[in-house]
Amino acid sequence: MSSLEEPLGLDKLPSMNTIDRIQRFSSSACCPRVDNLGMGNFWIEGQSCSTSNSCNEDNEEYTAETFPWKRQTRDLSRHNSFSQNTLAKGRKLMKIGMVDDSFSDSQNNPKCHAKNMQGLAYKFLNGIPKFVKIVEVGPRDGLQNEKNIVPTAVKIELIHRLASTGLSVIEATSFVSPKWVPQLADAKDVMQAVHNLRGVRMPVLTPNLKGFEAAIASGAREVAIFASASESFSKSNINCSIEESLIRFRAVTRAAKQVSVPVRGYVSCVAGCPVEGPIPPSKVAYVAKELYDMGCFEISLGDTIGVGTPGTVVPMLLAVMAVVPIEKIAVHFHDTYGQSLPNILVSLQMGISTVDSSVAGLGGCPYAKGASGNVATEDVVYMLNGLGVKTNVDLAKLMLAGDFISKHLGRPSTSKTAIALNRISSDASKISY
Ligand SMILES: CC(C)(COP(=O)([O-])OP(=O)([O-])OC[C@H]1O[C@@H](n2cnc3c(N)ncnc32)[C@H](O)[C@@H]1OP(=O)([O-])[O-])[C@@H](O)C(=O)NCCC(=O)NCCSC(=O)C[C@@](C)(O)CC(=O)[O-]
Repeated sequence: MSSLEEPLGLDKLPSMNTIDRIQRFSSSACCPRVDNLGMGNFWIEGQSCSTSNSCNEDNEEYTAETFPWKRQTRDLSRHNSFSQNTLAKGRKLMKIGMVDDSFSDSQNNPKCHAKNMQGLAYKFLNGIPKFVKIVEVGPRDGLQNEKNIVPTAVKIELIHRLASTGLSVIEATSFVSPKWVPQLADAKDVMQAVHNLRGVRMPVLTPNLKGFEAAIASGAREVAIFASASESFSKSNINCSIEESLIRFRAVTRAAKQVSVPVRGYVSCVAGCPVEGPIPPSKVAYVAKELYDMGCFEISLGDTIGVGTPGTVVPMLLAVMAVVPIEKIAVHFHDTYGQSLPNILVSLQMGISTVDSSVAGLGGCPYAKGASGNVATEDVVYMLNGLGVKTNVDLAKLMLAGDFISKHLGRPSTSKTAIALNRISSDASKISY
């Protein structure tokens, strides 16, 4: 990664104004209320807690109160995951005035405030896993909604380019009915061309036994089944009720077990449905548990139309985490309302360590009107780099893959990171630091 591609690190404490803002946010977060005004406004009912930020509160209290579900922890005091490069850059930016460093100068009791700051940093970042597995869904979810048929050779080249970035999972295509999704009618050719790529797992979507058998015959070694938490969406997407779909998926998981093929399970419409509106978290949890119980090794929770906010995503995740182990849960956000990154951040804070995303923000579901692209993989990697979370994904190579497919589709990437870094790189010689 070149220095231009690095996000600003967290090696310095933020300014006092920032602390005030965080403390205010923290206080209200500790006094949750039920306020279900719609898909974007749902607060969790729970106990109110102290808003005090006294020096006597220690980090353990913060953790126990705020993240009772947390599995993995990281010791922020060691700064062990922020690269030296990022730290150095942060210091430089401080010097040239891009970061306000007035905090330490303006405090009467610097020791006390430093401890508060550590506590706050711990509170917000401690639950975040050290490593996040990114499941790249661009070649499947990203392309399935494209009106113009993308040539098979371009799909294959895209998968090769994505594989060169270090991504360990790339969803390659779907073995669905070509009448339903004409864009992926070449699933067999794509799979035959890429199934031998080394070091990358390449799951494919299989809605039924017919799809499963075709996938295995083409060389697939991992498949995904996709149920919905919304009855209406299940009908429009796979032409059957939720219960009927679970019967079909049980047949697929049984067949997969016989040939030792791992099966991933999707639940779509986890935050809302284009027809039914808000979906109760209990419904999502029910479908997730069914998929888990039938043998899915991972359950990906899809906000298919991108209506979720952290206010709706947190209660939904809590409901699923009550029935599926957290390490088996993945999140899959579409960015229709620009909520993907905040939703991913709260998911990470809750301990989730698998995130689906799509290069260049490609995507949308043909059977979910108004659904926009998935969260862009470039934006997810940039955020995770900034948080010091490892992904093993090379952002520069990822951007090249994004440029490749965007050029082919004849429109710019929707990744904010790709847009910003491409602009900066093209003007790099004018930047002095
Ligand atoms: C499920 C079906 C097949 C039911 O479709 P159907 O029409 O009810 O199926 P059928 O059993 O009546 O068969 C009709 C025809 O389809 C054929 N057929 C049957 N199965 C297959 C197959 N696997 N592959 C190829 N062909 C198939 C079958 O052989 C027959 O052919 P005909 O005799 O008419 O020539 C159809 O509705 C379908 O393919 N749906 C898939 C739609 C889709 O891919 N949607 C996008 C998925 S994205 C999503 O779900 C959300 C997610 C996962 O991304 C997460 C998120 O974003 O939140």
